[in-house]
Amino acid sequence: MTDARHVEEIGQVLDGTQTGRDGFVSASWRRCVELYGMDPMRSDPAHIVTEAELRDHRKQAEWMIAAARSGLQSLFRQVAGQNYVLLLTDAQGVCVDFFGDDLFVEDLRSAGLYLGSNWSEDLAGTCGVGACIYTQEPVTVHQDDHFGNSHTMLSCTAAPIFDSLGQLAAVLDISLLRSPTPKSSQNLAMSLVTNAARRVEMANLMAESPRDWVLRLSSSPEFLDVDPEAAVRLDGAGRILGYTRTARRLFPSGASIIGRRIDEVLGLSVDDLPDLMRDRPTEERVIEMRDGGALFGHAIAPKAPRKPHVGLRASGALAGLTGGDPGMARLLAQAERLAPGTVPLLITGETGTGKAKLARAIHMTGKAQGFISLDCAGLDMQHLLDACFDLPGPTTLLLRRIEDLSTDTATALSGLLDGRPDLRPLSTSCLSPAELTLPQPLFHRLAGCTLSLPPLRMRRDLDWLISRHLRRQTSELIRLSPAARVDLKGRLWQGNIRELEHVLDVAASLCIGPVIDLPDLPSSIASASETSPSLARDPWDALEQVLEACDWNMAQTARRFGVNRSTILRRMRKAGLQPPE
Ligand SMILES: Nc1ncnc2c1ncn2[C@@H]1O[C@H](COP(=O)(O)OP(=O)(O)OP(=O)(O)O)[C@@H](O)[C@H]1O
Repeated sequence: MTDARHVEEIGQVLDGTQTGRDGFVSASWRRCVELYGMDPMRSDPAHIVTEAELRDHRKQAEWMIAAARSGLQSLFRQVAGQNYVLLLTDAQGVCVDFFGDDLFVEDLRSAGLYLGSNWSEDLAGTCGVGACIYTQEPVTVHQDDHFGNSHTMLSCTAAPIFDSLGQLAAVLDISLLRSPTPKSSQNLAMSLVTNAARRVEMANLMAESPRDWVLRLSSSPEFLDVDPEAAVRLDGAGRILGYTRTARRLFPSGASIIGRRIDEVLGLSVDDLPDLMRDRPTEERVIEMRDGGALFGHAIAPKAPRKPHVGLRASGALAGLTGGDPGMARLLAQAERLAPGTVPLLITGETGTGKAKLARAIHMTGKAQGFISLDCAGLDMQHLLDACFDLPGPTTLLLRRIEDLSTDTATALSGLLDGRPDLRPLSTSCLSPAELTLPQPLFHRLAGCTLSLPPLRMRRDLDWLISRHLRRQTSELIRLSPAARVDLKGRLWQGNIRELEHVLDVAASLCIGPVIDLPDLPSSIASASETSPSLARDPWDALEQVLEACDWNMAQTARRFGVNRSTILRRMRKAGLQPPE
């Protein structure tokens, strides 16, 4: 288009004529004339800030330049040889980082495509960076979309980059000095620049938050771990501390999302995050959205403090395994100290107490890269050897129910562990070490240290486990009636957490409305008189622990044992037990 036609078209747009320009371009032309008093006939030189000003702008944008650098480098490699130039500007439009072909440096500099050039709309007129700052959306300003005559050869495609609090922090622009006439020739540039901006936001969010949870989200399981679409940063209570622009779209528009709880939008809470860590297959890490949709999630645990942890509280994946039971807290703190080493661990506990879950959390906290899980029942020698062939490096070998190992496979396992220091065995068993009848040499190769999980009836965080499971399984907010809660608290839970989960799942399916009541609960499988083998020895051995788990509430303890209060009082006297002062 000739200069005269360009000026004529701007005049038409100012008169309110639709000339087929994109709406944001026409609006920007109007601002240029009416707000900034610009004249499209004037060929102003590029606006370059002074060296001292550039130093200031770069200093302010230091963190963004660092976060964006490798993304810009890889984007520049993708367009190398095609005469594109990449600019990173700050939120004021000043170019603070630049990638271009050395051959054209002089041309680029005189076109303003260089360090220090100021592309804000009120100085440069309608341009990619200026329009992007104004609209806060990705835009292409192609050739005579530009307001000033001096820029009508350029094609500029720009995408905004937001900080983790949702403020515009920078603009990533990809420009061509000379481009083909159709604007659609820049569609690929648009897709490259928006993807690069999304990755810069992601890198920035990750770098900010080593002590917080990060939940990454993707609509496709294949890209979840390699190139997620969105991410949020969460504190220990599940409140949002930061987010990427795409994650903002998950929330209803309007109010700020900083400080809001993640369970307001997604069907999960912070307690569910350990289940979304990388050790689980991607397809299983599904998160339900409150609007009925679903996404795949990848949770990254807060990094443990660098100094060895001496307190009682575990962190990261291990911390998510208890809601404050003191025995579990002690066990998890031990597990956290043992996790980074190579000592083989034996995890014991009744069925369903979470042995496999604890093993996976130890693996996540440790240093091994690979993770293999094998069920020992029916495991033959060849399968064992095949599974451990060709591993990526140090690997955790989870052997579930080690008591079911056949003699032949037990022998092969000893040999395998001797020859393979890269394998760290974590074994689980429902039997105590004294009850295990493994060959001695194998026992000592597996049980460097034993961690014993308490049965559910001895845990003091039953309420937490219940709420956590209900929140995870159901999209609505389902509650328990007081009577149903009392009933659940009085059960013996021979199947432990697995049984609890099944009971809650049945109750949630049967209840009508948001409250689970007594009739919705499936009846208890066990009473004290028909207990599991480990309990059958003498259920009263556990009296003190059950009392503690029930906060010395006689009525609740009586319900757990399926007896009346006076029996509990008699048994307490016999065992010399006194409630704490
Ligand atoms: N600390 C926990 N918090 C919440 N859920 C848990 C916890 N531990 C276990 N679970 C859940 O309880 C169920 C049983 O856990 P897991 O398979 O780890 O038990 P297990 O002791 O290995 O069982 P088994 O010996 O029968 O194989 C799983 O659904 C698991 O997600």
